[in-house]
Amino acid sequence: MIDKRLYNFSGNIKKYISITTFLSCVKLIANIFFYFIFAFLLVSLINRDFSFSYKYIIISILIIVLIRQFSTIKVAHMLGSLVVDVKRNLRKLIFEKTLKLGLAYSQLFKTQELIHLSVDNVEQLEVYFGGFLTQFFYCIVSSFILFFSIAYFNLKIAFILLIFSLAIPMSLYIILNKVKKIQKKYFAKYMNVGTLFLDSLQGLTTLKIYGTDEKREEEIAKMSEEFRVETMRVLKMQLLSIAVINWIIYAGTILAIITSIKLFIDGSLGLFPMLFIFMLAPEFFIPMRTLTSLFHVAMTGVSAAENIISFIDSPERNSIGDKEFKNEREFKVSNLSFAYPDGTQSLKDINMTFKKGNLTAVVGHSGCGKSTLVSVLAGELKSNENEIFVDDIDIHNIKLEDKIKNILKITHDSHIFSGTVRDNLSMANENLSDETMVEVLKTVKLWDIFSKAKGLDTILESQGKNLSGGQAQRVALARALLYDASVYIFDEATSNIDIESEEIILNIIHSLSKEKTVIYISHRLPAIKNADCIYVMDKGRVIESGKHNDLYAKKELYYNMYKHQEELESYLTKRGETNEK
Ligand SMILES: Nc1ncnc2c1ncn2[C@@H]1O[C@H](COP(=O)(O)OP(=O)(O)OP(=O)(O)O)[C@@H](O)[C@H]1O
Repeated sequence: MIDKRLYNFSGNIKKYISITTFLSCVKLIANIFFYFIFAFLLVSLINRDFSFSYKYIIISILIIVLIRQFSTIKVAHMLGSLVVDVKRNLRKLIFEKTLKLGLAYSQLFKTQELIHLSVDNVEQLEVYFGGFLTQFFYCIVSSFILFFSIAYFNLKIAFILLIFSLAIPMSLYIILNKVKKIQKKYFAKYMNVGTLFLDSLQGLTTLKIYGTDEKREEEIAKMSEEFRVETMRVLKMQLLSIAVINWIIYAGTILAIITSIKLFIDGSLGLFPMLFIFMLAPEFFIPMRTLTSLFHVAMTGVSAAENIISFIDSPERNSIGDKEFKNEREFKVSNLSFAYPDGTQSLKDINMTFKKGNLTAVVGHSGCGKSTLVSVLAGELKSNENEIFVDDIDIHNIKLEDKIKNILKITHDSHIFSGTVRDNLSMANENLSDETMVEVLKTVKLWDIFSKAKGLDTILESQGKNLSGGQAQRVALARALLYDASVYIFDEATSNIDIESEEIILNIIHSLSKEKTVIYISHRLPAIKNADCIYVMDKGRVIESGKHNDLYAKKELYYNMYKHQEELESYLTKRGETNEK
């Protein structure tokens, strides 16, 4: 019931638990005194003996009320602080872990999973820490306090109450495994329905276009139904255990009261102790009952915490080296192989050298492994030791922040954030002057457009929705140029854009390659004709390499691909001309 890992989520948890347990016990002792006074007053009333001091009774009751009030407020305050502390620590741990996973995080976990972990799952721990945990310790201590308070008058009744109250956690323990299994299923269904719903929402337009929205609706309805069934199962289990526990409580209280009456009739128990036991017997079960009512919600929290713990424990793929990323000569891969977790061997014994001051292109048919290669080079997918080198230093020995700073991947859908042009560019370097930004915007031929709007204060919508594809791509390029990385990897960076933008981008890439290491992945071979070196990939291997003229003259795969594309492009041009006529 108490997971040790959970216990470590707050640095001050021991302090919080000790103080709240202590204060709750103070409140309980105040209650016991109150019952004591009340029983005393009842006995006096029955005996018509009014010789006691009203003044002391009123003062005692006032003190008891004040103590109760103070303890209640203080406990609520402490638990509130504990919950805030735990949530903050957990979210910090998740955030730090995401950073440690580096660029690989997106390959390992879906964004929805991370949002779910850091928002819902963390929230679900509130009851565990804000109620269950402290109640658990309070239950143990309070049972002893109440046991001794009653044992002082009658040991037998005290034992009856203790045994019945201990039967409650024991019955909870017996159903614990079943509860855990049910909770696990419940969470799995919750995740499934959540993920499917979000995915459908994001792709709603596509679903509508293809007329598959109704089918998707049915799938969501089916999953929601499965989730409902699991939720009902959880609730059924909760109700069942609450019913069982209530029976234990009734049985214990009734047995204790009957025994007290019997002992009173026998003359072995006085009127005062009997009344006092009557009042205290239900109190015996209150902490356990509260614990039970928190049990199921708390166990939901424990299942949520298991997800968080397994995320925090997930293996980190970035080694933490201490060497600098210099790249004065070359960035290279040596006998690089890569297989996806499902066993697909996407890269086999790749050897490539990307020289500084050179433009190196990688081409090949769809599915030959180009994107996988890019992801491995950018650190998003795991590489083994002695496979990637920067000036002969194994990349695993280089500092993580240096790797991130120096290898920049630019894709055809690089993200444009909602905000001004300045916001988007200053992401690359926060110390940039306006002049530098304008200069780069001129290089990518965007300044003419933005200067007619609000210049650097022109508002861009998320994903560059108020720009053309080519313009959005040029904003991404401007940001990349300002970032000043050492290795630039352009992965199909000119896909789906107009010829004008493609030409501008290609020219910039060529000038960039004079001083940086530039790797250019493209399916359009004419675009890489002037590259210093071209690697041709097929089925995960490098099968040809060299300059355009040499590869063309060899008349192998590169030649065939080039010819094929030339024919296709001239056909499309001719068709366009015919259509215009
Ligand atoms: N996440 C993945 N899990 C399993 N196999 C994958 C995964 N991603 C890609 N593959 C497989 O790896 C191989 C190489 O894929 P990759 O995306 O690298 O090719 P590509 O050359 O970039 O293709 P394209 O030009 O169409 O983008 C393919 O057989 C593909 O099916």
